Amino acid sequence: MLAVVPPPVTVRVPAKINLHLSVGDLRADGYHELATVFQAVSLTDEVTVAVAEEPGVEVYGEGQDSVPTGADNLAWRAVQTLAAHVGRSGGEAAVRVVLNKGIPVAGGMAGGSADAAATLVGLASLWRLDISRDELADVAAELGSDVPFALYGGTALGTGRGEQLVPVLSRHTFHWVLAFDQRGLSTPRVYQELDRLRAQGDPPRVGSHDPVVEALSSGDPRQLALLLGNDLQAAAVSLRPGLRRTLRAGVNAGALAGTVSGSGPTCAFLCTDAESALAVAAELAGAGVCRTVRVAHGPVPGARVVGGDDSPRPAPPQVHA
Ligand SMILES: C[C@@](CO)(OP(=O)(O)O)[C@H](O)COP(=O)(O)OP(=O)(O)OC[C@H]1O[C@@H](n2ccc(N)nc2=O)[C@H](O)[C@@H]1O
Ligand SMILES: Nc1ncnc2c1ncn2[C@@H]1O[C@H](COP(=O)(O)OP(=O)(O)O)[C@@H](O)[C@H]1O
Repeated sequence: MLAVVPPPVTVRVPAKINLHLSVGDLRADGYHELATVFQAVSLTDEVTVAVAEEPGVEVYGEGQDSVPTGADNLAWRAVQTLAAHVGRSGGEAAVRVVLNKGIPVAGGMAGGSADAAATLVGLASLWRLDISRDELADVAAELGSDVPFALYGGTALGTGRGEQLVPVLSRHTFHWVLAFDQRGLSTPRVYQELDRLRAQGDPPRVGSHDPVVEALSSGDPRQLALLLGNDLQAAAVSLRPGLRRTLRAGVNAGALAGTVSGSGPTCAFLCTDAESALAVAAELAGAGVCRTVRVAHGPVPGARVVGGDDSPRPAPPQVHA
């Protein structure tokens, strides 16, 4: 009897911006204790998974030449980790993963993590797994600190190393302009630079995330703009001093405020509305301070099958009071 080969599954997955990122102490396991407010935005990658005789990864789009296609690709690691988790091996786990990237590589927007999350969602559908999103989130956390958030999307508070999530109420849409830099920055390198700066002196730290959570529920971009903050920004700017000019140029172009996203070097500028974001993007594109600009809005949902069930995502597990 001929086996029926399931059709390929395509998953769309968002980038994230860290609206607020407070970095605590370096832990014994090499990670820093974090409290961060993530927002998923409408800048996406598309990931297609298909049963294939020649397993592997193909990469197209943004930064395609700087993404590994072998065992180091996070999407490939997601295939291996999920296959082991559900006990599939050999031909049963043979898939091809095609990445169409819109998220800048090593840009502080968690593109690799997004691809890993999308691969988990795609395989759950391709392999018809009876697996909840919370169980997928446990597998996701093994792959990287930012991977669980890409599954859920929306706006969430991340603690621990960033993988423990609680949803944050944010009913309003915020409008962003994103400035991509010429080259990426390595996340571990930026954390190391922060440790170095802290050993030398005491760079200012962002305060509590509580006011950010309040501003998100009020929906007022002017209130939120005053509160954007990132402890990694000083380290990213120390490694890439040109970012200072980019951050200034966005505000000069009419943004309410700008911040380095995560470990950078992408700068995210909050704007009053969609029209203002387009105007800021046009002016920033001509300022000669970045490789390219995009407009985006958030929050948007996490990884979901294209053309699939549109039902709302379950909320992340409640791990904090
Ligand atoms: C900085 C952030 C902010 O959201 O995002 P990006 O800028 O990378 O997108 C994250 O903390 C990045 O998360 P992610 O990129 O998943 O990192 P991981 O693969 O888990 O870790 C890569 C390395 O970053 C450092 N790391 C990561 C997370 C953390 N809480 N403390 C750390 O010190 C460690 O050196 C670790 O070995
Ligand atoms: N699917 C992937 N997409 C992008 N980068 C990947 C992927 N898999 C592995 N990588 C590696 O991970 C590094 C970090 O990538 P990325 O997740 O885009 O950035 P960031 O951690 O700054 O958000 C890249 O420099 C690349 O070498």
